[in-house]
Amino acid sequence: MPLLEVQDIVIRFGGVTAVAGVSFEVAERQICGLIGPNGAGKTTTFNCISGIYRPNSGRIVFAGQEITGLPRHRMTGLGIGRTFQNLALFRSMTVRENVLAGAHSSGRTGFVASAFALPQVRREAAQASRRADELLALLNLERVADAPVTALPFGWQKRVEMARALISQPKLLLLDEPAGGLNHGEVDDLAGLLVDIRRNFDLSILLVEHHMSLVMRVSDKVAVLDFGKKIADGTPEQVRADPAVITAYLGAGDGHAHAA
Ligand SMILES: Nc1ncnc2c1ncn2[C@@H]1O[C@H](COP(=O)(O)OP(=O)(O)OP(=O)(O)O)[C@@H](O)[C@H]1O
Repeated sequence: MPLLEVQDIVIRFGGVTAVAGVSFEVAERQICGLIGPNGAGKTTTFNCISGIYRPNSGRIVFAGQEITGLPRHRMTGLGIGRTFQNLALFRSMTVRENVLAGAHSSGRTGFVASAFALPQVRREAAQASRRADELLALLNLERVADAPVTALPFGWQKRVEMARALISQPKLLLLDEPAGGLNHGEVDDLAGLLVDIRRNFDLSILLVEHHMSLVMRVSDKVAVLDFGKKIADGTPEQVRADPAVITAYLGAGDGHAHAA
């Protein structure tokens, strides 16, 4: 059974059909790239999976359960974590506090238990703290753990966001342009990190990304969108050689063609 099934979703904004019947699957422990020229519908599809938009039609099934149209605050509890293209960190907090903030939405104890600091709450807090330490180490953020997050370079802030998503132990991690704004060396590090994350956390990753060499390097499979439709779906080698993909990128004339 696939972990994520996107079945024929359609998303319209007024007169614009941003996504016109897209289907694809992400298997357990798979890294799936979602690519396409500008305006192809990648972010809209992504926002639908993470509960920001509700599709006009079609279904989204996660771990066998239909999640179509569920609000985004339910997604973390179900096992879907995400990062944002333009970062959504708490700017007044330290790196560690930002990572721990991701754990709060996944705690099992309720409001009353928290208010009275019951033992279970203390246990959860201790667990979250241990997980934060592990993540800070894995993502090479130990030395800056107590620094204000805004003092970090952009590439590092992206890793903080990834740690915040991982602390809730998602089964599916949605990454929106994680390589955006990174330099060459940082993109190389990111490629290694994504593979490490999949191995260490036993999860699947859906990656929306313009950085073609990164996508082709880390993905087990790639789905390609163009004008709101899926035009190809397969291994990086299959997709790279697909005439429809080559035409879509050459036709787009947006500078990404060289990388396809
Ligand atoms: N909120 C919105 N209101 C109206 N139209 C929108 C909205 N969001 C997206 N669109 C339109 O839907 C289409 C798909 O946009 P989307 O952002 O999903 O593409 P994309 O593949 O992520 O592009 P990019 O790579 O440039 O981020 C575009 O034509 C876009 O202008």
